[in-house]
Amino acid sequence: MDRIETDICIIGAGSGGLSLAAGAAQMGARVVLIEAGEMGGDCLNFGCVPSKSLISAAKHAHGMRSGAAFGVASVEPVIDYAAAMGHVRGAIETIAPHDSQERFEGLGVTVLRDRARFVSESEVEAGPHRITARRFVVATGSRPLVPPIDGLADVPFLTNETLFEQRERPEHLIIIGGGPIGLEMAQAHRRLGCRVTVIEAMRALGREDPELAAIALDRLRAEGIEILEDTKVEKVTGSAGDITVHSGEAAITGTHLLVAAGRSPTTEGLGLDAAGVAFEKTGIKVDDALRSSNRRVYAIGDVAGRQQFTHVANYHAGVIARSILFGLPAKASDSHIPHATYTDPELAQVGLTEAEARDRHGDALEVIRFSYDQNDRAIAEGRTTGLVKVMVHKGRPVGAAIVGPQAGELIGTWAMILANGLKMKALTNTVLPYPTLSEVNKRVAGAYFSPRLFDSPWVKKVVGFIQRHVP
Ligand SMILES: Cc1cc2nc3c(=O)[nH]c(=O)nc-3n(C[C@H](O)[C@H](O)[C@H](O)COP(=O)(O)OP(=O)(O)OC[C@H]3O[C@@H](n4cnc5c(N)ncnc54)[C@H](O)[C@@H]3O)c2cc1C
Ligand SMILES: NC(=O)c1ccc[n+]([C@@H]2O[C@H](COP(=O)([O-])OP(=O)(O)OC[C@H]3O[C@@H](n4cnc5c(N)ncnc54)[C@H](O)[C@@H]3O)[C@@H](O)[C@H]2O)c1
Repeated sequence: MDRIETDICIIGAGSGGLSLAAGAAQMGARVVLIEAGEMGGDCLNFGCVPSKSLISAAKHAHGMRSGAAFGVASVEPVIDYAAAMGHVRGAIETIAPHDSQERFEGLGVTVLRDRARFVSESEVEAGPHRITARRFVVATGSRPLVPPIDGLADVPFLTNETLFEQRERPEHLIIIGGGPIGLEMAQAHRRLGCRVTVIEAMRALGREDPELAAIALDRLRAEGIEILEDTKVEKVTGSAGDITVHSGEAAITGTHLLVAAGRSPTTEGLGLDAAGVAFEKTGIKVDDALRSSNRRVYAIGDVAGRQQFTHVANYHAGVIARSILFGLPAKASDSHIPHATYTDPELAQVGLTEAEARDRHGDALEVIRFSYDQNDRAIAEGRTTGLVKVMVHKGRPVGAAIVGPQAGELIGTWAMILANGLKMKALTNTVLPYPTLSEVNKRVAGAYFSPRLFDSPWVKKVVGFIQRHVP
């Protein structure tokens, strides 16, 4: 067995592992990075990149169907599903060099393409290698959670790991799960000409603000997606091309089945017990510094059992880099982390939801809303379905939520305000180009200050005094 001694040994070359490896190697640490599957992990190969690429293909199809309002005849597009998936593959291949073994070796990282497992509290084995390191970082991500549904194992079903290999367009796609994966893929497939039924055990988009989620769900239903809520799939029967899902008395038959029922952290086969690393169903147990029960071992990204997003995995990498490389204290916080769901309209959120903010601040909370239908750019583009909602406590935003076009881009402003503890004033001080959608954010600040300025007897008195007495 070949022995390697290093400063940092990272297991998993996905979003989190790659960020840390690149940063640490370039700052002079010896880094071993171990990957059992594809470099780039879920985000590049089976997650963000393919899903957003397919959404983009579907947007073109939708645009062709909806030109009439602009004087451009609406036409039913001819869809080549395999070619749409070709675009997906092309996007992955364009980004892949950035995450590749060659690039990381060029940065000085030792990349091992093997499955890793701990054999003791301070050693990892990967293929023919035994690695000892000052610090280990588990960045093994998550896998699709396949619920224990009667009969599911006996029928062919898709997950995010196989969906993007499909080349034949599903006639009728049934999706178990109305979370972000389920609904992003539901809309993409509907727009690409499939019949789509989503079956959700509880509330679709259940983690989003219900007022905003309802606006998105209305649009999805209006596009012809059937979304059944409070409907738990209990049994699946059939065979390829003819699959029936059962819930109580109800039965729905389709040609393909996509399971998008949540994620399961990848802790299996890692030898965590041998390493003395405690874990549970939701992931490796870590403290705020992302350190596990074994002080040599950190966990970041999806496997750390917190929010499961690429930008969170990257953020985690930055937090532990500070402590591993410089010995400085660093804690991961969730309170300023945004997320977005790329349906049309998009949904985005940062900080407290309205319900959480009301719990925390009671009557001292102000909730300010601004609708896209009062934004000139949204009107010019005929994209007026949307709402910004900001929770403000004593002049300081504590949460923001947006549904509407570009919500994922627009939430960035509020993410910056929350991350830096800025006040609403920061927005009124800012001049934005006209006409842009980003003015919706500034208009929220306007809506916050307007009553203070326009309904205040004091302001009226001061202005009146100056007009009468100052030459
Ligand atoms: C369909 C879909 C769409 C998504 N869209 C978005 C989005 O739009 N925006 C967003 O922010 N997030 C999105 N996500 C979530 C995002 O993909 C994950 O949060 C992110 O990839 C997590 O990064 P990670 O580094 O924790 O793990 P991963 O990127 O999953 O990487 C983990 C790596 O570890 C490797 N590995 C596992 N076990 C071992 C082992 N024992 N030895 C060696 N290697 C191992 C795996 O092969 C994998 O490559 C999406 C996810 C899915 C499924
Ligand atoms: N835009 C993005 O950033 C993005 C996109 C996709 C995924 N992701 C990440 O991936 C994670 C996983 O996404 P997801 O959509 O798979 O998970 P999710 O946990 O958000 O949603 C899964 C849904 O499936 C439902 N469900 C479970 N079992 C069921 C059953 N038997 N019958 C009917 N419904 C059932 C659950 O009630 C839940 O609402 C997200 O939470 C997010 O962190 C992010």
